[in-house]
Amino acid sequence: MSPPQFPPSPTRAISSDGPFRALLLENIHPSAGEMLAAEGFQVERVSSALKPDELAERLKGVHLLGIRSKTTVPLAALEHAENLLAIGAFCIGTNQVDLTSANTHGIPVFNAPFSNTRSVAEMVIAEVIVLTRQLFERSQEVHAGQWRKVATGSHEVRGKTLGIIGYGHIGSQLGVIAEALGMRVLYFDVMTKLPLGNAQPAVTLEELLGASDFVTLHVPALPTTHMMMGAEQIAQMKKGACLINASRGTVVDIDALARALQSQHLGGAAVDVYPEEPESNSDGFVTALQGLPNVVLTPHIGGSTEEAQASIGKEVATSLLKYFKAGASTGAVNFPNIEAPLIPGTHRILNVHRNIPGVLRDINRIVSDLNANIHAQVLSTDANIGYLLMDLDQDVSTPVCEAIAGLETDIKTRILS
Ligand SMILES: NC(=O)c1ccc[n+]([C@@H]2O[C@H](COP(=O)([O-])OP(=O)(O)OC[C@H]3O[C@@H](n4cnc5c(N)ncnc54)[C@H](O)[C@@H]3O)[C@@H](O)[C@H]2O)c1
Ligand SMILES: O=C(O)CC[C@@H](O)C(=O)O
Repeated sequence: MSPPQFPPSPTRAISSDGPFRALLLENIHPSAGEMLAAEGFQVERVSSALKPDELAERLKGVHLLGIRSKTTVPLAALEHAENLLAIGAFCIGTNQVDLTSANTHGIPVFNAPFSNTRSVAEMVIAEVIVLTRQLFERSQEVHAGQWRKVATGSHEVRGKTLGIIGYGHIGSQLGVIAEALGMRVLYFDVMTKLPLGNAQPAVTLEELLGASDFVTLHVPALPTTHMMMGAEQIAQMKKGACLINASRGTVVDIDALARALQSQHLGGAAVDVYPEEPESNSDGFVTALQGLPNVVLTPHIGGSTEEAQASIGKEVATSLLKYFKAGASTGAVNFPNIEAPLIPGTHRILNVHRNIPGVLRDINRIVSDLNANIHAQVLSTDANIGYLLMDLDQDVSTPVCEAIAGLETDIKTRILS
């Protein structure tokens, strides 16, 4: 593993004078822009994702960045984003961001862990029924003027087994709805999870694959989930079973899935996510699954409902504003989580520093040398960084902030006045 990349030090304190700028990509719901604008942000909205080079260019002078799943945020985009305070991923997945580099550059990443959970679960339930009743085939035939009234290969879902891989927020919500339809629910997770309703844990992935009529994936994109459904795992599924993937495109070997559908080992599939996805709605798209029978292909819309998007917009904008206005990092996925009430009559200094011995001593020496009184001091650390929140008398806060920003260990410092 390569060593963490820190920005060059010492840095300068980020100005507490506006104007503050927010860049919102990928058609983030207007509710987010409205909330940021109401707090004085100049909000720039872009309907598509940006490529890393263009992102790096557009991030200059930007304080808050909002993305969804299509914008990759690599180290190169963060290196020159000197004013960038935080990133909001207006979705659940955060694998598109180089979380370690964001951490070492003092940039917390916030997401919306539950706002589209229900939308994904409802879509998957719909797909289970659509696949087992071959509704797309029948519909296409009638659209084409054919009347093929058949029952062969068409089944009720009642009494069938739904195998859920990844029994987290989405997987467990899905299990509850599936049981209401009379399905038997089996799940496999690497963590021990509380089974909801009558759901049963499978001891191994193989056990789940061999026992399920429908297998649905709800795991994050991780090195350990990369291609976890390859040719071998697909072969372990029951003949005629259906595979559903609304998690991440890296989790299923699409070519192996296409082969299993062509050979009729699998009876159908529904796929919402792909190893490579277009950056905007105007781009074309090609996958080996196109044209195969009983295959539902959707353009990564599992979480795309008006309810979910409005809720995500508000949730992530709220997190970004709480971080901007009070330094609250609760919920950040890559950052020490701290939060403390603002103390009237004081100024708050927020400092991110390299987590090496002696930093707090150096900071407290600066405070002591300037004869400042500390009203509150909260520190939390992780392997790479320390995140310090400190409330001081107003008359000394600016020189303290500037002196801290000048330390060799400083990553990012600002003052809330
Ligand atoms: N299609 C969409 O529009 C859409 C919408 C929302 C989320 N997602 C994707 O769905 C994923 C799951 O969302 P969630 O909110 O349920 O996440 P979650 O973190 O609540 O649940 C994920 C579960 O997967 C389990 N897991 C991790 N590695 C595993 C492995 N190797 N085998 C089995 N289980 C494993 C975890 O222990 C956890 O319980 C997200 O990470 C995101 O990538 C897609
Ligand atoms: O809205 C998106 O782009 C991503 C939705 C989904 O994959 C998520 O991670 O929440």
